[in-house]
Amino acid sequence: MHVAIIGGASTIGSTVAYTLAGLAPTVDVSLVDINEGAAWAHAKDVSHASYHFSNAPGETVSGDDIGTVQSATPDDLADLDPDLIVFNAAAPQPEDATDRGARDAELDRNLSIVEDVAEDLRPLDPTPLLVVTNPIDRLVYQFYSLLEWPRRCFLGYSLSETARVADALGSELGVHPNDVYCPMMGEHGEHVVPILSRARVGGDAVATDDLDRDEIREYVLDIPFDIAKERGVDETSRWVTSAGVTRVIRSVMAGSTAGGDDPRGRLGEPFCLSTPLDGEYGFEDLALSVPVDLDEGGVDEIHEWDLAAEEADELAVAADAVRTDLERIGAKGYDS
Ligand SMILES: NC(=O)C1=CN([C@@H]2O[C@H](COP(=O)(O)OP(=O)(O)OC[C@H]3O[C@@H](n4cnc5c(N)ncnc54)[C@H](O)[C@@H]3O)[C@@H](O)[C@H]2O)C=CC1
Ligand SMILES: O=C([O-])CC(=O)C(=O)O
Repeated sequence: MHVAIIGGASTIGSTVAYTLAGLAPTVDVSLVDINEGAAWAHAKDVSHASYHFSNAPGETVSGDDIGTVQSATPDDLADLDPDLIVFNAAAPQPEDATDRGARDAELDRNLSIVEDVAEDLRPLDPTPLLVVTNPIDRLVYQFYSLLEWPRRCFLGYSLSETARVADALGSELGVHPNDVYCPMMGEHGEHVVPILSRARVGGDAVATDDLDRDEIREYVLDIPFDIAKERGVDETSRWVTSAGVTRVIRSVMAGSTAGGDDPRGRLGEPFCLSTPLDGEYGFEDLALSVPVDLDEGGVDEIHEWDLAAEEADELAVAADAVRTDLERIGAKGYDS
């Protein structure tokens, strides 16, 4: 598989490349960035890191099976012919962008980059595109509108919330967070919707009556910004994000390989990504995080779960928030 990371010299993009070199060493990676020097430097450094990954005790992938790590410019995209694209390019963040409004504030700054990159991508055949740049739900829909590829190509990365809610629930329930499953639907932002009705520990349903839904959501919403306040805006949640993006890429690979690993991973449950909706959950002309299965074309299936009443209500509020912004920017289908 060949993954092109647009914004590959970024904090997140370069960390995704490093994580892939360790956990998915057969993947070829192209770091595509307007900052050619930084993309080249990250590609060299990560390819040297790959030497140690592949020669550590227990490793079996060697020689020609090891993926390449190279740098490229946006003009090279058509020739690269990637199997999957990660979009991580962004305008620089102001130094004080460490509060919960920071994702929304990126919309106007990043729209023109999306337009430029959509032009760069236009010559390509439809390819799965995983949008990491904020605010993901609006930008996923904007890419979908501009490129007019099948909607199954469009994915928005919101999986860090699943690790954060597992942290909160694990503490609450006295279990290891890595054994907790709690899907997170809705917006990647203020209107995230914890689906506590489907929470599981080790495969067993969780009794949720005693859980404080608002407190859990507040933790999930605050923690990335508590981290950014300590580390600075240049160091967003790079570790969880790169691990989650790598998990999505590995799920696409597994879902594309007959008889291969379970694309849902150890817990065997679907996870949620943002994707354009066309009637699912009663919404259309917008993107929200919903439970998906993945294959080489992107979304293989969107699961339509029966939600608890408060979860369905919160999802409608999330849809309203995204719709309001799409109207404001005059996205396709919202032209006045
Ligand atoms: N969805 C999620 O869970 C997360 C999303 N993010 C978002 O990811 C985005 C990137 O964050 P960082 O990695 O900190 O960014 P960064 O500021 O480190 O890097 C942005 C990169 O984009 C490049 N770039 C700008 N315009 C470009 C273009 N037209 N073509 C190619 N490259 C271009 C720049 O040269 C730079 O290397 C932000 O929007 C951030 O909010 C960050 C963490 C988690
Ligand atoms: O807002 C940010 O900088 C990072 C982000 O989306 C996350 O970590 O969930």
